[in-house]
Amino acid sequence: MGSELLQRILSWVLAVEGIPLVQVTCNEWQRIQSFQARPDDLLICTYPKAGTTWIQEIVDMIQQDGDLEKCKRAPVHHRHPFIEWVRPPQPSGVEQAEAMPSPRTLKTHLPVKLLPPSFWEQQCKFLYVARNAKDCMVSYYHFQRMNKVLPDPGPWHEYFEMFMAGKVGWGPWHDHVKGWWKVKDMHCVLFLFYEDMKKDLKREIQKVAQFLGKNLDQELLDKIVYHTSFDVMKDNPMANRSGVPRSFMDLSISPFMRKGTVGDWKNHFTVAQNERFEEDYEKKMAGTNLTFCMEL
Ligand SMILES: Nc1ncnc2c1ncn2[C@@H]1O[C@H](COP(=O)(O)O)[C@@H](OP(=O)(O)O)[C@H]1O
Ligand SMILES: O=[N+]([O-])c1ccc(OS(=O)(=O)O)cc1
Repeated sequence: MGSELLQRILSWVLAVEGIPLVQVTCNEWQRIQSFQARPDDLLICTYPKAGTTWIQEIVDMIQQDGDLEKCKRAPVHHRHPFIEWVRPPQPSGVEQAEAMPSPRTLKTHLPVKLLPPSFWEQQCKFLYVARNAKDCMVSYYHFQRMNKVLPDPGPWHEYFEMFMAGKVGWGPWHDHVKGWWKVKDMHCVLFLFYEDMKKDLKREIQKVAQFLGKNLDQELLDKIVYHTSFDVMKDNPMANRSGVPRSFMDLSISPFMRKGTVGDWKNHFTVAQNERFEEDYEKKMAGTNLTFCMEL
């Protein structure tokens, strides 16, 4: 292994149970673990790049009864505290959540095994969005290219190896989706797929509304479908990260709202990489009935 690659892996710090997390998050780990959830919290849970921003905008539109002005009160990544996020001197995700009146909607990328226990104890609602591994990998690669606080992903072929080995932030994709899939019937979890949202956004929004106990009429439903389509969100400064300093995200390298499609992996994976990926995937996903759509 080249020393540069080793350096990139080491810039993630190994946190609890081998899950790489950024160093500042590790430094605050005790505080994050002892986070006090409230029974009426809704927690949006995703593996990075699975469509977090998309589901956040949908949830907010439903909660604000489609009032666009209310949804513009802050950039989407500031509306819902990101519980394991630490970026001094800004208040941490935990601090933001603590200061928030109930009912709260929060966000996390944590795998099941690292979730602060109070979320289970308080029997909160969890909204999980899963996206196929190959598109997550591609999206994550471009995100790390433009995100200046995360390690440089290096060339694609090296990133491909790191992702397969789970040496990326928040750890292996496989364990993440399998973990949340396993708990979904024991807790109050709505488990959605990015690919289903691409196929039939209206139907998936209805599922979310029902989960949140809201009844949407056709007009409101159509409004939310329109407002949360990729093209509209790409032009929405409250969703597209255009207000984020360039020193944090350099959108000229790769936009946050990049492609928003299913199957972009085909433009990145070589035939040999795809074969290796499939072989490894089959082993890691054996024994689960969780299946993903890799193209539409
Ligand atoms: N309304 C929307 N429709 C489809 N994809 C969306 C979307 N909003 C965001 N995305 C995509 O979701 C990914 C970001 O995920 P997250 O919010 O979890 O970081 C990006 O994927 P791509 O990089 O494949 O385009 C982004 O384009
Ligand atoms: O994957 N990350 O490292 C990551 C994901 C989301 C994130 O939050 S965002 O709102 O800045 O996209 C920051 C870092």
